[in-house]
Amino acid sequence: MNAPQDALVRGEGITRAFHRRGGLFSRGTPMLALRGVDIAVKRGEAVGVVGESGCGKSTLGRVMLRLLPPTDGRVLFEGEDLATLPAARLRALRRRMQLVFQDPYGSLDPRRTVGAQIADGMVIHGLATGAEAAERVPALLRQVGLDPDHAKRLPHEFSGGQRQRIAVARALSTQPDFIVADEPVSALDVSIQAQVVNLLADLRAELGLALMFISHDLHVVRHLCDRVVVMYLGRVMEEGSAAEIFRAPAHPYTRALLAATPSLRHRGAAAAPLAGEVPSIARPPSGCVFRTRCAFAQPRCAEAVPTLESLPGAGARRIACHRAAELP
Ligand SMILES: Nc1ncnc2c1ncn2[C@@H]1O[C@H](COP(=O)(O)OP(=O)(O)OP(=O)(O)O)[C@@H](O)[C@H]1O
Repeated sequence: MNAPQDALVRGEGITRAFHRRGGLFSRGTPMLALRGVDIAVKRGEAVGVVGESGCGKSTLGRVMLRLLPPTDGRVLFEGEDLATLPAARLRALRRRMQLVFQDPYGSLDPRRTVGAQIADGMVIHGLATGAEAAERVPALLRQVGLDPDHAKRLPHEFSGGQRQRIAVARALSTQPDFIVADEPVSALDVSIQAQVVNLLADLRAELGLALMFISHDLHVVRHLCDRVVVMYLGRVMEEGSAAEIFRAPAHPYTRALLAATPSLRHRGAAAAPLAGEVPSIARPPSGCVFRTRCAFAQPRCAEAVPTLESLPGAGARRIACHRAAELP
């Protein structure tokens, strides 16, 4: 059994390649969606993963759940390497790791009752017989703030926010310790996003869940998360406590992301707003991948990849920037 301060789930040096379709006999050029990412989520901790579209957030979430194998690196759950576990042990761990998707429409079967879909996981993972699982459904519906008598309804009889609550109930049904929530509220009306975020916050506190929360919405991340990992083009640019990062963003990319959100703009740190698009992962810049959009880039930034290092005097914060110590 691990000490409580140890990571529940840890990704070490995670690299994930995708192959572009080549000709008939070619697998094409590999594109790296993740490059040497280290990330740890402690028991009961909420870690926010932020960054622009295409930076590898969803890929990282799927690798952490072993829904995608890493091309290089490893994922440890309670210290056990998921790649080398016997199949039976991996099956047993799977019930403890769940995913909540962005799109509650796409992730629910429109033809089956929500009760049946919430019950599935319990039966698949051998936690209950079909009848026992059906009996537990009303309590799960109640736990996510839905009417326990609505188990026999079909997904289309619920609103978008309610459907996302159903997806959360389904994830909770197997009593997980770790949930990856991939943009869980971005498909919902703004007016109901806060309700679903608050539900996740309450459940995390109540059940001691570890949460990897993937989001574009920095406000939500600030509200919900203990720690933040800032990604850019498959690499971690900055990592630290949410309080520290939102108080004083250090990496030029984090500063620019916050500067793009007026209410989070940090008055003390110099930042230039982000211009242009994220480069393609098929042709990443040499050296620091952010340098082509960085207001502080110098020629040396093109030469070597900066490693993620502790920032002197900045607590547990780490940033990957050649100019970390001399930024204005
Ligand atoms: N199955 C796949 N095949 C090929 N390329 C992929 C695949 N999945 C993701 N990618 C590529 O990997 C990169 C990272 O994608 P990913 O979805 O992880 O980013 P993201 O940060 O979650 O973006 P978004 O916020 O838009 O969901 C992108 O360039 C994407 O096109």
